Amino acid sequence: MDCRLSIMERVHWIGVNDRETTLFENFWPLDRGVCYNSYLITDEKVAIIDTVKFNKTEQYLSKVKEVIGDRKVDYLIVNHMEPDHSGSMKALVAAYPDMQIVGNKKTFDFIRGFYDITENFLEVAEGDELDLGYHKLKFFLTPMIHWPETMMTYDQTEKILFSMDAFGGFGSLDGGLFDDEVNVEFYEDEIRRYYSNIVAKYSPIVQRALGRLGALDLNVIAPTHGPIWRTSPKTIVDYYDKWSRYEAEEGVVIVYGTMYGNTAKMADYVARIISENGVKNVRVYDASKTHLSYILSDIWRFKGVILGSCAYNMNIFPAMELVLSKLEHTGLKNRYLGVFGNKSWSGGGVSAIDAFAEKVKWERIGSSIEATYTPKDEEFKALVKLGKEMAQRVKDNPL
Ligand SMILES: Cc1cc2nc3c(=O)[nH]c(=O)nc-3n(C[C@H](O)[C@H](O)[C@H](O)COP(=O)(O)O)c2cc1C
Repeated sequence: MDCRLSIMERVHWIGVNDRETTLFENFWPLDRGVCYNSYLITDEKVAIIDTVKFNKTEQYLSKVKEVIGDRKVDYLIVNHMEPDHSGSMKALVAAYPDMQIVGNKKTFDFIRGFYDITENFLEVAEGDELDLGYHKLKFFLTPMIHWPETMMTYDQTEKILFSMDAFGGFGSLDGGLFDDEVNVEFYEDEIRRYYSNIVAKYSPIVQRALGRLGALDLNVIAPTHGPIWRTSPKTIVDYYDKWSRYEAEEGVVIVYGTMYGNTAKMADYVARIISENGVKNVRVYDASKTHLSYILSDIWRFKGVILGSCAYNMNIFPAMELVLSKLEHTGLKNRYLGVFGNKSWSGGGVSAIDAFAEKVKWERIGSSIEATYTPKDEEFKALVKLGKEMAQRVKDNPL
């Protein structure tokens, strides 16, 4: 969208869509694009909140100009310094050299370090206010959601929370900008994928921040990615609350690593048993094929997880190693875990998943099942037991 869009009379969306970048942070797939939201308030003073990635600077500057004409920008408020939001800062400073840059103590280290900008800093601390005329802004420091300098800006006049990456998601804004203009179900998937891929590790900090922000009267939540929540800000707060408490729905995700299909055969077999036992949400993923991004998102969604691997040079299969290391890193809790795999001599895959289980302390369902060469009756019987027990547990304990 290149059109000018107002959120309210003096508050404008000057964000951009990016459908060219294939991988977010050069790792997470952007099959459905992404948007970088930036906001402009035209009051007695003109303020911009966050900028956009460097690949969109030209389009971005022309949007600013389109809204303010010959006026100057008085303040650039920097909620977050990740380059997808600060990448046009240098160009904005060049266009508006007298503009003051508003951030907290930590923000300025990043600005100096990334962009060699050293002046016109206006430092704010927790609870400080900035008067634009009609709009009275207040700052909340939210370090480690998900960088050290992250903060949020609350417009006390219109009750808008400019929340930077918190409450954001993948997906470009395809015409609709607001929650009431889009199919929220589509964005729920993209927001959960973003949460599980980018924010998840900081879930305890998200919980603390939600506690503090809970006291605010909110008409609008305006994040730096994804839709703007003006009709039901509670929806996005509830998503973040649920995910940061590790709550999950009834369902089972089965992820496996295989070279020659024996482990895959076990995965399909246990999936069928779970399905026969009444669980409708069963997702089976080959870790070599489906990007970790989508696997994480589903594991964040569903209560049951079954992990399988063949042995590979006395270790786990590499694609599964990545799944385990990222899961451990995010600190996800409260899942049921089943383990299976395949070997021909020493093993290595199943024992690596067992070691992972010890660390994450998810509740184990049954014992690990490891076939040799190909799965035989004994392993199929054990998979029936695992499938039945897993189905029962996830049905007994939804959300
Ligand atoms: C490159 C390679 C390395 C392997 N390393 C081991 C190993 O260290 N220990 C073991 O017991 N089996 C090892 N195997 C054998 C496989 O794990 C075994 O054949 C298993 O059944 C393969 O399962 P899959 O059909 O799901 O790929 C290796 C196989 C290959 C091709």
